[in-house]
Amino acid sequence: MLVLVLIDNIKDFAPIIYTPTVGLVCQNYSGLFRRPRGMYFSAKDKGEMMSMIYNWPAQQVDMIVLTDGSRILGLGDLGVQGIGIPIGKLDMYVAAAGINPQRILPVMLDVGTNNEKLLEDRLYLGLRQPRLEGEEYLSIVDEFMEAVFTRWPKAIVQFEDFQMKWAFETLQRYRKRFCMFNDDVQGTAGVALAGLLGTVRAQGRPLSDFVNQKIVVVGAGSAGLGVLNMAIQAVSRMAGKNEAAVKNQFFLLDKDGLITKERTNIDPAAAPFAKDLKDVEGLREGASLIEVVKKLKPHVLLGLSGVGGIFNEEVLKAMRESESTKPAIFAMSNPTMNAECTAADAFKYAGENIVFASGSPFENVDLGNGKVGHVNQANNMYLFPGIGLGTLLSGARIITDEMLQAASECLASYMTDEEIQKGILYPSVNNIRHITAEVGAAVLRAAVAEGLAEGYGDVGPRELRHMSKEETVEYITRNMWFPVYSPLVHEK
Ligand SMILES: NC(=O)C1=CN([C@@H]2O[C@H](COP(=O)(O)OP(=O)(O)OC[C@H]3O[C@@H](n4cnc5c(N)ncnc54)[C@H](O)[C@@H]3O)[C@@H](O)[C@H]2O)C=CC1
Ligand SMILES: CC(=O)C(=O)O
Ligand SMILES: [Mg+2]
Repeated sequence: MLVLVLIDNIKDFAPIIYTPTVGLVCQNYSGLFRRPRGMYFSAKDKGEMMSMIYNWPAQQVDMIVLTDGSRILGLGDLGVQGIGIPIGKLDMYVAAAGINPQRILPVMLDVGTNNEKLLEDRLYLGLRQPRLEGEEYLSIVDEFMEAVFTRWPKAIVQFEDFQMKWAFETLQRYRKRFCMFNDDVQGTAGVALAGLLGTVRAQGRPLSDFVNQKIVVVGAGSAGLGVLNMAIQAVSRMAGKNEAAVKNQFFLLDKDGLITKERTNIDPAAAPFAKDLKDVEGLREGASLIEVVKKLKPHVLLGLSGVGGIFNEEVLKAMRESESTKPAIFAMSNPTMNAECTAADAFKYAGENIVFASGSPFENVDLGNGKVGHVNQANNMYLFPGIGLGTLLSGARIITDEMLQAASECLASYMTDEEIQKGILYPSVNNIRHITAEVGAAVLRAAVAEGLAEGYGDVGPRELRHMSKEETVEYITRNMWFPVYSPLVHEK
């Protein structure tokens, strides 16, 4: 019965099973623990993972969400307590994508924690040792992946909330071998790109004007770099130029300020986005956020820093000078406390004319005179369920950039011009099953177009190839699991 309540009231329950409450649950998990949910593989289980996987009671597993707990939302290393995130994400898979709850599997890879407070907490449930590093770490993830795909060759593994170095390393290591994706890098990027394209439309400009938007990304981690990569790919396609030639409009900051080529010890993942000082006249290496905003007057300020409140009054007021007729503020960090600003502050200081989006939900803002400042939730929940479901029902063995791009484009085109004019960039969470069906169909059709769709169950690749767009959406919807409960009292 619970699942039906969840599906029917997803807008009310998403903030509980998902961000922000799931963050609080993870922070207090060891103290709240009653019973295990999902599977835990510890560094001590090395050599045993295959038999452990074969001992999981379900015959078939379709969707796995895997974490090592090293970067849980914006809350840092929560070790084994991060299991709340795979559980919450999979609850969303059941509610939004209709994945059968008996075929989901939340997984924690417990390779230790570097969180001193947890190591000293007598209730802490995980391994009391520093995190494994290097080859030792990778050998654990390798063993897990081999075991999963040996037993369930058609499963999909979503990597979630891994610290940046492992997010990128594992994505490169596995994406051509296994059916997997990294939600923070790839799911977030697709949702952000759809929102960025929406802000172009909100200014009453054609989509092709995306190539002229000045976009400042604050946070050079797995999510921020994922967004930049995908946005640059999109601009490169639109402008018909190579990626190196279209980076000028993007500016990247991390905890040490504006990233330029003058930076010493630059992270290799951020290096491709470092600015030449001659291209940012008047700015210096490490320029602060306020300096950057005042100088550049960007169209978009997008935060994926994990730092609550860094879009402060001064920064938001500086956005009033934006070159855009409708400046966009995306405070995408989670949970609510870690959002770069609140919705109320954004409308108060940056002006009523802005487009606003946040990673965790805020109420719409009453601007007086009957006017409403619309709050969008720019969260990867709009895409990951459809990416997982579309891939599953296509039978593809890998998840390609083209499939992810199709997901993002589908979300971007979901909204009408009328909605976009009102500053509404994403659909209501209440429509999440419908959105997921559309996104899933887009992903499936992209897999078909690439010749990767091997079919699912009785539906072979030929049938998938011959489905129209509408038939694909119908096929996806038909395959969504839905709870049907036997009545406890039979009517006479
Ligand atoms: N809305 C959504 O769908 C998603 C939101 N997120 C959120 O994004 C945040 C970051 O996630 P990751 O990129 O994976 O983390 P990360 O730890 O890989 O990266 C954080 C980045 O922020 C930078 N940073 C820290 N303090 C800063 C400051 N004061 N000014 C500017 N930059 C600063 C760091 O230098 C680093 O580059 C988290 O809060 C997470 O919850 C992540 C994925 C999806
Ligand atoms: C939404 C999400 O995946 C994150 O904040 O990490
Ligand atoms: Mg995440």
